Amino acid sequence: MKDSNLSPRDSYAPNGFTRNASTTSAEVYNNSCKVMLIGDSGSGKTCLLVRFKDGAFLSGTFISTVGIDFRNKVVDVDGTKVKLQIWDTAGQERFRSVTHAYYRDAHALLLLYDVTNKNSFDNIRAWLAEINEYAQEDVVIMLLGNKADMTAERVIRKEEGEKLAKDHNVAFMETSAKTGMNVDLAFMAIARDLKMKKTRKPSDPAFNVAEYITKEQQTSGCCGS
Ligand SMILES: Nc1nc2c(ncn2[C@@H]2O[C@H](COP(=O)(O)OP(=O)(O)OP(=O)(O)O)[C@@H](O)[C@H]2O)c(=O)[nH]1
Repeated sequence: MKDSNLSPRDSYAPNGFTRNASTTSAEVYNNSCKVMLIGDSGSGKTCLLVRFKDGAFLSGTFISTVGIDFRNKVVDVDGTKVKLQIWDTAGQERFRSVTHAYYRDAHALLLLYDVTNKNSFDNIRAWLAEINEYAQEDVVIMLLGNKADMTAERVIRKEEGEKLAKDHNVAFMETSAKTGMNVDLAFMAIARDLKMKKTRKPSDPAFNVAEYITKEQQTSGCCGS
């Protein structure tokens, strides 16, 4: 947790570590899944979550997340309600052992780097190694090059992000928590993936997140950097 302006979350422990994230009986959704935001400190994980959840941008002084925090959002995928339980992790090294424990039951991992920070991009390989070690084999991984609005400060080209994602066979998009570019698309692709996994008949082709976001971006004519 890091910002006192955030709306109350389901359950939050006083020491800064989240307690059980339980669904009340009134909140029975067809589907629910856990999505984790990971990546270097300062890459924009909290801002991305706040943009998706509240449609706002957290500007001003940067306050690092302590431990781990979560927020829920229910979305509609073609008439099916999907509940995303989104976990915002601390990017700082000293919290790594805490966050590893949460990888295990994650349905999807949104792995962020900051397009204005080369270190955060170079560290993606190490993050992928951690995912390999701690997450489930079939976890959905999406690499996000965040802060794409910062054109003048950019040091990582979009093509570099695309290549890295291709090398590791993961989905890729550039995002901006500031402008909202591709933020909904990233989370909605995860929600759709969950829905497809639950409803897919054996004869149906498998849903592919990477192909879906490429198609959606082409359809909307979105998104240059
Ligand atoms: N211009 C711009 N600034 C951003 C964007 N996303 C985040 N920021 C800024 O980057 C800084 C860090 O953002 P956070 O969301 O707090 O980063 P974090 O990844 O949660 O950091 P930790 O909690 O330390 O892991 C803040 O000052 C934000 O305002 C973005 O898309 N564009």
